[in-house]
Amino acid sequence: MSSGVRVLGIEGTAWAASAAVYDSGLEGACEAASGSDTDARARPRPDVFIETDAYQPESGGIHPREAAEHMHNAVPRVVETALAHARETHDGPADEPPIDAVAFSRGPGLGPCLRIVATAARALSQALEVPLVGVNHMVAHLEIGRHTSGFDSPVCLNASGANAHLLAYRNGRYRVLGETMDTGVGNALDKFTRHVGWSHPGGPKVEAAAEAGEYVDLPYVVKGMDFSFSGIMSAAKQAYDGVSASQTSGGSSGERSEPDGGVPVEDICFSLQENVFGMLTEVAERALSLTGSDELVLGGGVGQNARLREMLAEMCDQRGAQFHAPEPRFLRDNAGMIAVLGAKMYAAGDTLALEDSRVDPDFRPDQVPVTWRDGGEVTFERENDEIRGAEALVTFEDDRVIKRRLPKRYRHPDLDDRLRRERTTLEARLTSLARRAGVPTPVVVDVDLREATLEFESVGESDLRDALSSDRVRDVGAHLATIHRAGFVHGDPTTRNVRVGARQHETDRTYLIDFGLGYHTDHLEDYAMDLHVFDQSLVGTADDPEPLREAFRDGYREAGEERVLERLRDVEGRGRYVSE
Ligand SMILES: C[C@@H](O)[C@H](NC(=O)OP(=O)(O)OC[C@H]1O[C@@H](n2cnc3c(N)ncnc32)[C@H](O)[C@@H]1O)C(=O)O
Ligand SMILES: [Fe+2]
Repeated sequence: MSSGVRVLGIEGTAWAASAAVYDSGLEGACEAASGSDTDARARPRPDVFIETDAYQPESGGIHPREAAEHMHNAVPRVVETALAHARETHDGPADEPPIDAVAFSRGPGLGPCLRIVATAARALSQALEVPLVGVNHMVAHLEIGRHTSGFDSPVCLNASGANAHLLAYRNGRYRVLGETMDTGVGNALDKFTRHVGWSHPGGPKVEAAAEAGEYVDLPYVVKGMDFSFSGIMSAAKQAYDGVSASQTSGGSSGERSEPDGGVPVEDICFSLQENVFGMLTEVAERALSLTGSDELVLGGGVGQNARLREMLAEMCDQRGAQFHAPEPRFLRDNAGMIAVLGAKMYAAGDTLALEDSRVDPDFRPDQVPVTWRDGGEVTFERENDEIRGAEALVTFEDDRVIKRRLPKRYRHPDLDDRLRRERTTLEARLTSLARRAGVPTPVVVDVDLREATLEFESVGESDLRDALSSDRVRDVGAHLATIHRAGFVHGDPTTRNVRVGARQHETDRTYLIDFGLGYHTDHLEDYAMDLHVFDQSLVGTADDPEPLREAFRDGYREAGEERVLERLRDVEGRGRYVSE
């Protein structure tokens, strides 16, 4: 009956001791079973059998030693169950192994847990004399969504316990377009629930409590396509504790707290969901806009949250993109995703020799050479920015440019109002500050905060992207140095966000526009990121970028600090973002 590839997968990076069997020959049966009615779609796909034994800490979060002990006991059991299933459903000759390969999660995860899983996988592969496949757990979280959606070239949002990032495939790798600057999204929620005294895992409890909550203000931090949870999490804890001005040394976070304690926990849970998932949805939209992709898939345990899925679906709907989230058993940690990706890797000949099968607790998704797919790349081109832009609608009237930040249906209305107002204010302010510091920018003619609308004088004759020259690029370097010295960054300096031309001036000028993602900062890293974004945009636009990149650095050096350029070299060494 089955003529496909059969792979047994083993997962055990942190809490889920899990084994699965994937049979690619049953995929047809699976489509027939899924039909078009929702009931049938809710049924699990018959091509993947999963057996999982979850580790449940008695108190606190995941203890690495206890987790390893759990793996030690549970992995052999779940593997045995999966193997029994493989034998029962095997219809080949009796002397043939019931599977074609053994796949295991090699990382990232807790070292002791990973080693137990790897040992079990090696033993099984030797006993059955079938190849071993080493799978990156994070890539598995996103490939399962591509597999179940059938999308060709989606942007992928991983929302798991220990991670949170956006990835897209290009040039043989999954590129990290944006990620958390501190903890993973699930861990952030779990830390809050620990503080409140709830048992692990906290994510589902936040979701349940949020049902009875109302919105209260909490921090919201998105920087380009990166985001951070530490500020919002400490604010949430303080709100819960009812920390008031008198209890902290001069702090003022107690304005909402009530006399008998803090803000009701339901309200905090509700607002945590609104802000944290709003941040993830916003960066996902930005990634769609940057890549020109109109497909989004979700992965990771936090993806089980209905509010997160609702926001992502709403955002995609509003911009005409397609959204897919796999069924919950494929979102939380599970060996099904390891078996499915394992099968693709096996079919591509991507197997491991025993001596190369060491685990890697810090295995990054962008380290994985993608052997199992070709074509279907995203372009990283900003096509139709005006129409499909992530944030604002831009229209032109005579010598005026009107920019309106549109309401986002996926966001809570209070948060939406606040963000549109804050960003409009900041863009107007930074545009003017840059001007005062000596950088050509458009004059801000009008600010309408209620409508989140800015009116600018139109500047330049064309985008720098269509009129690149060394002199102009050198100017941009000097302009960025000037605003950094003034204590802020542009946030999104691409060749599309620079206008060039003489216009009413006698000499050629280079204007910076679109300060919507800018912010005040004195961090070297932020300045270096600004340079990196522009540098990458040169690489993406110019036929011969090297002389331009040189000129850009020269321009920055003349007006700015050498140590920012040094930090830029560090950033480049990390090899993330859109670099080749
Ligand atoms: C490296 C690996 O071990 C790690 N896996 C992991 O963290 O398990 P995962 O199953 O992907 O995600 C678990 C997280 O998902 C959260 N979670 C589960 N159900 C949730 C829900 N309904 N709402 C919000 N969070 C939820 C849990 O609180 C927990 O933090 C990872 O992928 O980062
Ligand atoms: Fe995970």
